[in-house]
Amino acid sequence: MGSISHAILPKLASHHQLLHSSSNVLSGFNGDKCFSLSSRKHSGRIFASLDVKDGRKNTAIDFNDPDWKLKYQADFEKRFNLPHITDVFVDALPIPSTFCLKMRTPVSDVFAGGYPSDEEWHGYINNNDRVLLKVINYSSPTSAGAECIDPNCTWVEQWVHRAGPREKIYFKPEEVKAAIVTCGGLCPGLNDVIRQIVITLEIYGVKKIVGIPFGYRGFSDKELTEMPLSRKVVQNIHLSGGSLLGVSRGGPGIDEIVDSLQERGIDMLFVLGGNGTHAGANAIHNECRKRRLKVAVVGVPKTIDNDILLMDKTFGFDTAVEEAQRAINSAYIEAHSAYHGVGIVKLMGRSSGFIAMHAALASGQIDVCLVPEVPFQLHGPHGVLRHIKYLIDTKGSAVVCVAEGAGQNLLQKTNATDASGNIVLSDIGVYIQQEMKKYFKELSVPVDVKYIDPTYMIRACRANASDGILCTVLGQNAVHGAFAGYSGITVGICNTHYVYLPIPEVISYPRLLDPNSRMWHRCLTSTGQPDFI
Ligand SMILES: Nc1ncnc2c1ncn2[C@@H]1O[C@H](COP(=O)(O)OP(=O)(O)O)[C@@H](O)[C@H]1O
Ligand SMILES: O=P(O)(O)OC[C@H]1O[C@](O)(COP(=O)(O)O)[C@@H](O)[C@@H]1O
Ligand SMILES: [Mg+2]
Repeated sequence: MGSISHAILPKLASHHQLLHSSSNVLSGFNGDKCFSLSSRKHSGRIFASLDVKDGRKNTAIDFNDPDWKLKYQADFEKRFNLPHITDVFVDALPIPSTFCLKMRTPVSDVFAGGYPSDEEWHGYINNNDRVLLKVINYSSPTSAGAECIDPNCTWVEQWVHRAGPREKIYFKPEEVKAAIVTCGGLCPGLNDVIRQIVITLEIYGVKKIVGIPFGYRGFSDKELTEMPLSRKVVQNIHLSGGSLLGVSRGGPGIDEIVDSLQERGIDMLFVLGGNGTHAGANAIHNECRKRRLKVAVVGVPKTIDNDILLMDKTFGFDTAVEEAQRAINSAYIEAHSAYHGVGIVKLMGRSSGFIAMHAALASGQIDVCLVPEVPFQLHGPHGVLRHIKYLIDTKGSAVVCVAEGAGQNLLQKTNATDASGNIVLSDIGVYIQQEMKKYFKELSVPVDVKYIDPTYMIRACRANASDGILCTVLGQNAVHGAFAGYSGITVGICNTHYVYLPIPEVISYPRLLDPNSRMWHRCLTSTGQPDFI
């Protein structure tokens, strides 16, 4: 095992978006991780320290230590350990699950005493089942998209907990009051997840299920009353977009939310939302522990931006990409039917360009794709506008797709924030449109610029089939996780398998598109765009 050498830093630097580098420190991000890799001499030995900015303390790894990998894995196991009711209620005794795997009956009381299995196979998930988080063995740090822990990029197993129903549960279904809340912006599939949570809770035998209206606000606003939920109420809600319960940004503080949980006698809280919502859910979980409340808080990540760490994708993303196709196709038709036509489509993506990249890849109609993670210039010999001119000259038209968070450095900051504290972005789509018109006017080249902003249309819609399935599995797993006694966790899909993850591990920063990933390179290959710097 080699120690970190300075020769390696430039190699790594060329394969990661570099944020900061000095003679012995390299930091940046590689898609899933913000990292800081440094070398230092101590007592004649060389240490490398990988500071993954994911909420945990700096872990100095001595790569000269023959056991560094085992130590890393032990630390990883600790980080991904799932908080459990028994961490606080050490005497809490589990009961056999009322979730029956082989028989289905609407009269769940039949299984009040547990599933009557006399067979060895039962189909439950064992608490020790694990899913491999990373599946590529990179042979060198210079391999495309390499995510390395040590300088030689050797293989390190990283296992996370498998999701699903457990044989033993920590809540008596007939005593449970469960609540569901949807926070943040809309996302296709919210209703599908609500529906599955309700249906699964009922299968366990839960009778008291309520929806908290309009996000966290519903916990404090006395005008808003909780909505009783049942299979009957949610039966068809997935047929339309939005959230049956309503959403909101901002809202009460954690103390007020937990007071409200206590007053309402809620034992299980299912929280559907993005980074902000999950930060809230984790704080609620911690406050419940502090107050010694036996409450299971389980998140279901919701964001069309797909900016939650470690997961293959979040629900709603697929649908958003599909909806974006309609806008792109319209822009393409307009551009191709006009003399010197240029179509510009602005898509959502606050800090991550996944929607824009995937929409560009799917449509095959995009000439220029601009994302927040890849800096670009509009003007100058290597600027976007010069390339558009080239496209007009050579093929007569062009289509640009831009993520809302792209090129913010080119714009005046608004300094405004929304009710949740998210920065209100300046409008890059309008800016590009204006600059393009000016540019071609100065050149006396006529262009017909059509700007399409389908922002809310890509998320205010019903989930497609693939998201529908994802929502179903995530919703069901959220309930299994709560009954299994976990709290402060969220559900996700990693390498096509469903997992439970501790909330802090997935929200320490927004997941970003890796400009050195194969996917971004595929996008560039497909659009044919050059670097705009
Ligand atoms: N750091 C935080 N701690 C506690 N609650 C938060 C935090 N950030 C956001 N929230 C709350 O979570 C909710 C949703 O946050 P927001 O950022 O709007 O959407 P999202 O969850 O999709 O990121 C809001 O009600 C907001 O007040
Ligand atoms: O106008 P709103 O409702 O604040 O939403 C806009 C934002 O919502 C998003 O879709 C993501 O929102 P969330 O973080 O709530 O999922 C962003 O892409 C966009 O910036
Ligand atoms: Mg957010």
